[in-house]
Amino acid sequence: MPTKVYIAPRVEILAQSGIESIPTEYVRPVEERQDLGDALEEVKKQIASGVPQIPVVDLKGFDSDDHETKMACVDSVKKAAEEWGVMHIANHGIPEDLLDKVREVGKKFFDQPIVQKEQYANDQASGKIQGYGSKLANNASGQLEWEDYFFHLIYPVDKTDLSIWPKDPSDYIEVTKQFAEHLRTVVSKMLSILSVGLELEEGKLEREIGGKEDLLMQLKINYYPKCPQPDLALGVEAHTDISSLSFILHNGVPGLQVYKENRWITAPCIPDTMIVHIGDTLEILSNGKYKSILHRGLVNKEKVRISWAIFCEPPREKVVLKPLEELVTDETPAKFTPRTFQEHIERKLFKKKQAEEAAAAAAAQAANGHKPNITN
Ligand SMILES: O=C(O)CCC(=O)C(=O)O
Ligand SMILES: [Fe+2]
Repeated sequence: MPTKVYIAPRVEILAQSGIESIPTEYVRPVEERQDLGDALEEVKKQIASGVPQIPVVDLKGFDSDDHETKMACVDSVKKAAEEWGVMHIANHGIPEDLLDKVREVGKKFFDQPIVQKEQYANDQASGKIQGYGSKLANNASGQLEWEDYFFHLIYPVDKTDLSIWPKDPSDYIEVTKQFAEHLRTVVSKMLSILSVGLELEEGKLEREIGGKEDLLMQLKINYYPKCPQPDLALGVEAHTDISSLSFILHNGVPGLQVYKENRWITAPCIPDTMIVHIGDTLEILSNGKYKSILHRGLVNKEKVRISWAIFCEPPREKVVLKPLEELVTDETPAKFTPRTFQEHIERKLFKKKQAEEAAAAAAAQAANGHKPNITN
């Protein structure tokens, strides 16, 4: 008997097939369609409508010898982290030509024929999460996202597995290593600024999440093909990042949306900046002062979008995440129970599964002509 080979559905294949309507698994339910549309149009509408925009913060002041200049920088980052949980950072210190190379090698990898990329396919079922992949329909609703991706650990160097990094283009590894080194410095700087913003000692947050040795940086290159029905699909469904901090670099095509004050706000592309998210881990440590914001990725009809998301994470088991003692008082009691990063991930997956099962059951009952029984 021939062995059954499982072919993972690559969104790129679907996009290239010339279909005019997307398969039902990619069609988002009506409840998710608020402010959903073609990213290129949404961003134009957004700018015209005058809604508040994700703040832009300048990191340069933090290196100043002048105390006031330094504190002005801290205050702007603190305000953005408290009010938005996301910001564009300017003057981050990573050379622009290195970032261009990061964009170039990622694009070249994805420009290869799919068979070449399949050599790097991950295998989520067997726990091999690094590599080339697409979302599997493993949830109750069977919903899929309009993207393929490449995922791998980039820092610390001794924990990386270069054997699974792309060999083509030939400078992928060198460029990515250099990028990781530079970005690690920015991670420390952001954590210092955010520590000072909480009136803690500069090194506090970084130490709490693993320090130089144990803080991990994972890279996910999101590849969003053109989509014939961007008003029905999502590149990445709504979520908050589990990380401590996430950095996003992109190829100049908009797509990121964040949820604030009951509406989705589409992020414009601002040259020479990167986007930084506060993740769940810092929300917990800061006892909810810094926010981990709900966000999602839109797609569009005309342009392929690529984004490079770098997740900075604490080690899975080594540290217990809980609100820092200094921030817990009678007036501000702890808002989060202690948990390891691994436990946090499991709790979140469990909650998501429960919500999906409830939604699938309600949809099935509605399709059968019954009213969903909400007491169940
Ligand atoms: O592509 C983006 O801008 C967002 C991606 C994202 O949120 C993620 O990968 O967690
Ligand atoms: Fe995210």
